Amino acid sequence: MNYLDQLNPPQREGVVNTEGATMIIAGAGSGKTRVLTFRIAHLMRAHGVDPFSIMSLTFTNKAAKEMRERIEKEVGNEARNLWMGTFHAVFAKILRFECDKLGYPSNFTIYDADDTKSLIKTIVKEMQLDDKLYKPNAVYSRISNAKNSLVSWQEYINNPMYKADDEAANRPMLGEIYKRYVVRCFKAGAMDFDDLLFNTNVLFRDHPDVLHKYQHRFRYVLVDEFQDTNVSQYLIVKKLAAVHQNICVVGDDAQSIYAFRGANIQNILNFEKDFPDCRTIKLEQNYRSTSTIVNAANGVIAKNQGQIKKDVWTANAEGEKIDLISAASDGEEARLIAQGIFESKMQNQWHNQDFAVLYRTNAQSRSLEEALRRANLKYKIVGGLSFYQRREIKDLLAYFRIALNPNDEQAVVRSINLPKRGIGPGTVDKIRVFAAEQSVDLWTALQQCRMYLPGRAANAVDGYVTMIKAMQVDVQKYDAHEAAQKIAKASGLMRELFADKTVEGVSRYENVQELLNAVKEYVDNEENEDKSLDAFLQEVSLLTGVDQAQDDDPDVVTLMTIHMAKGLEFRHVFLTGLEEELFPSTMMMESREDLEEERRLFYVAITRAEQKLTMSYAMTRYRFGKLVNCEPSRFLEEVEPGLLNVAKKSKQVSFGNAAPGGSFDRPSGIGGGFATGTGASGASYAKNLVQRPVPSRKPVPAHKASADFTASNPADLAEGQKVEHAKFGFGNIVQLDRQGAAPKAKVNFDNVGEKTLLLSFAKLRIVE
Ligand SMILES: Nc1ncnc2c1ncn2[C@@H]1O[C@H](COP(=O)(O)OP(=O)(O)OP(=O)(O)O)[C@@H](O)[C@H]1O
Ligand SMILES: [Mg+2]
Repeated sequence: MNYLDQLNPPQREGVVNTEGATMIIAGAGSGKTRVLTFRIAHLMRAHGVDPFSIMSLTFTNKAAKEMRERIEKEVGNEARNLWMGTFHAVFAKILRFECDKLGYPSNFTIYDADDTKSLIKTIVKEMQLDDKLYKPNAVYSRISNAKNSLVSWQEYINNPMYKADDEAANRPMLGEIYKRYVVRCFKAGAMDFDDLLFNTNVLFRDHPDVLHKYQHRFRYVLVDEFQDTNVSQYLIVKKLAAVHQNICVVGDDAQSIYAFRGANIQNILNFEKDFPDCRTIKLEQNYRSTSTIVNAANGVIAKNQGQIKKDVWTANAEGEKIDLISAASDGEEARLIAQGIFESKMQNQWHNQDFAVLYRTNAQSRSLEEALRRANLKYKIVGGLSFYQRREIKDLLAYFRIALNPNDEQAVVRSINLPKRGIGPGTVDKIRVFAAEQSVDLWTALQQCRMYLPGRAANAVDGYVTMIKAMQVDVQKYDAHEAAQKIAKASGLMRELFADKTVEGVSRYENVQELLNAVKEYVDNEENEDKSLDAFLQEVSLLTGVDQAQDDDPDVVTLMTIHMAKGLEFRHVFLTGLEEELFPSTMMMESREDLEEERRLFYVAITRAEQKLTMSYAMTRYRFGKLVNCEPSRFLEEVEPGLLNVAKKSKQVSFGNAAPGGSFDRPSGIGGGFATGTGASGASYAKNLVQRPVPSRKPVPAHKASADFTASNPADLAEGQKVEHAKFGFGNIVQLDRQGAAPKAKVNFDNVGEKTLLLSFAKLRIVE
C-alpha cells in the first residue's frame, strides 16, 4: 500500500505540503510522529530531496531510532544519511566540524553529569567555600538553567537579579563559580551537555558565515515533541530555518512535562509569530487507543485551564474498562500488577513487550522489580538503572557490608571517603600498601593507621574506623531495620542527600529511603525468621542475582517513569502509585501551574495505552520506615467514573509474602461513584497459575548451618566445589563468573535447586 493511503486527509496535508512552515499541535496518538516520519519519506521519494539536507530532531535516541527504521522501510538505505537524532547528538556533530572557530579542539570531550559535578566540587574546594552550601547538584542546576536561557557567565555576573537570588540562597559566589567552571571546561577542551546547545547558539550568533552555510545545507528542519524544547533549542532551529523556512514542528501542549528543565510552552505561541505564514494543521482522530482510554484522557486534561483547544475522538472500539486496583500496601500493589500482567498475557495471548509499568518516581521501581522477578517476568528499565544498581543504593549497601565484614575491600574503598571526610585516594593507597607489606588484612591496617599515616590523615581514618566499629555493634544489637537506619544516619549519607534539593538529589534521597523501606518490609514479614541485616543482605543478593533479561532481549516488560514514556505506546499500560503526595507529587501541589503540569503528566501516562489501562494505588506505603496511610490521588476522581472498573483482589493466589495489615475495601470518598465490576477474574487466573511454579519469599527449608560456619574467601572458590550456604544448605558450584561489576556464582543446592548468588554478599563455605 502506498504510504499516502495510510494517512487521513489532515495528516496527508501535513505530509505533502513540504514547503514553508508547518505546525501541528494535536492530541496524543493522533499521528503527529507518523506525519513527521512520512513527511521525510515523502521528501525523499516524491521530491528527490537529498537526505543530507534534512534535519530531524527528536527527544530520545529511542524515538530517533524508531523513526529512522520506519523511514528506511519506505526509502531504503538512504535513510541512514538523514541528520536525525536528539538535539544534543545532532548539534554535537555540527560542533565537531566548527568548534575551532570557538577555540575548542575538534576532538573536544563531552563531560557527563559525573565529570561536571566533580569539576564543580574541585572549584568549590579551591575557592574554599562551604561545600554544604555549594552542593554540586545545586550549583550545577543553576549554571545549567543559565546556559539554557542563553545567559553567559559575563551576563550572569553583571545581572543584579541573579546576584540577589544567589545572595538570598546564601550562595553569593555562584557567578564566580560559573565563570571558573566555564574557563576550566574551555581549557580542558571539554563541553558539558548544556554547552552543546549553548555553543551552537554562540557559533551561529558570532559566525554568520557558518550559520549561512548550515542554513543553506538544511533545506528541511523537523522537530518532534516541540512542546518540550527549551529556549536554547528553539533559537537554534529558528535560525537554521530562517532562509528556507521549511520547518515543521509537531507537539502537544497538553503533554508539556519538562517545565522544570526549562522547556518552554511559550515556544508554541511564539512559533506563529516567528513564522507568520505558517500552516497550522489540526489532527483530531486518535488511532492509538480504545475510546474508553481516549475519553478518560480527554476528561482529565479538560480540567486544565489555559490550553489550546482540541477535540480528540477515535473510531476505535470502546474496549475494556479501565481497571482500578486498590492494594493494601505498595508490596501488594506490585504483586497484583505482576499478577495482572500474567493474566493479561494469558487472556490476550500478548507478550511481555506489550506491557509497560509506569511510575512517578524512580524509587517506586524497587517493589515492582521485586514482584516481576518473583513472577518470572522479564523486564527492563528504560532510561534508568535497576534499583539495586543505582549509585546511592550501592553506597549505602557498602556500609551495610562493612558493618558485617570490615575486610570487604570493595566496600571499604567505596565508602571510606563518602561523604567526604578528607581521606583521598593517596591515603587509601597507603593503607593498601601497608596491608600488603605487613600481610595484615585491610581492617587491621585501618586500625593501625597511626603507624604509617601523617596526623591529619590518621585522624580522618581513625574517625572512620570508630564509626564502623559503632556500626558493627549496631548490627549485632538491633534488627535489620534499626541497624540499617542507624548506619544510614551515622554514615552521613542521608544528611548529604537530604540537603540536595535538586530534582536528581530528591530522587536519590527517595531511593535511599526506599532501601530502608525494603529493610523494614523484610523485618515486618513474619515469614522471615532471621531479622538480622546479614539475612536481609542475603535476600538482596538472591533477588539481584537471579538472571534477568539480557540487553538485547526484545520481549520484556518495560518499566519506566512517566517522563520517559513520552511518545511511546503499549498494548497494556499499568499506571501505578496513584496516591496523593506521590502523584501528584508533594512538590507539585503548591501552585496551579505545578498541579497542571502534574496533570499533563497524568494525561501522558493514560495516553500511552492502546488496548487496556490498569491504574493502581496502595492504601499504605512505607515512608521513612513507617507504614503510612495513603489517600487515593485526586486525579482518580477526575476520570469519568463510568469508565472505571474497580478490580478486586484475587484472593486465591499469592505471590509470596502477605501484605502487612489493611483490608481491601474501597476507601470511602473515592469508591462511591465507581461502577463495580469483578475486574481481574481471579478464579481462571488462579487455575492458570497453579500449574506454574511461583517463587515465593520463603521456599527454602530451614537449613541449620554447621556450628563452625565461617564463610570462605570468595577468591578461593572454584567451579565444581562443594559449598555450604547458611540458609540454602549444601550445594555445588556449577558456574563462576568473576567478570563484570558483580561477580556471581551459580550454585546447585541439594534442597532448593539452582541459585545465582552475588559473591560480594553470599557467604559460601567450602566443604572439604
Ligand atoms: N492514519 C492512520 N492510520 C492508521 N494508524 C495510524 C494513523 N495515524 C497514526 N496511526 C497510528 O496511531 C498510533 C499513534 O501515532 P503517533 O505515535 O504518530 O501519534 P502521536 O500524535 O505522535 O502521539 P504522541 O502525542 O503520544 O506522541 C501509531 O501506532 C500510529 O502508527
Ligand atoms: Mg509522537
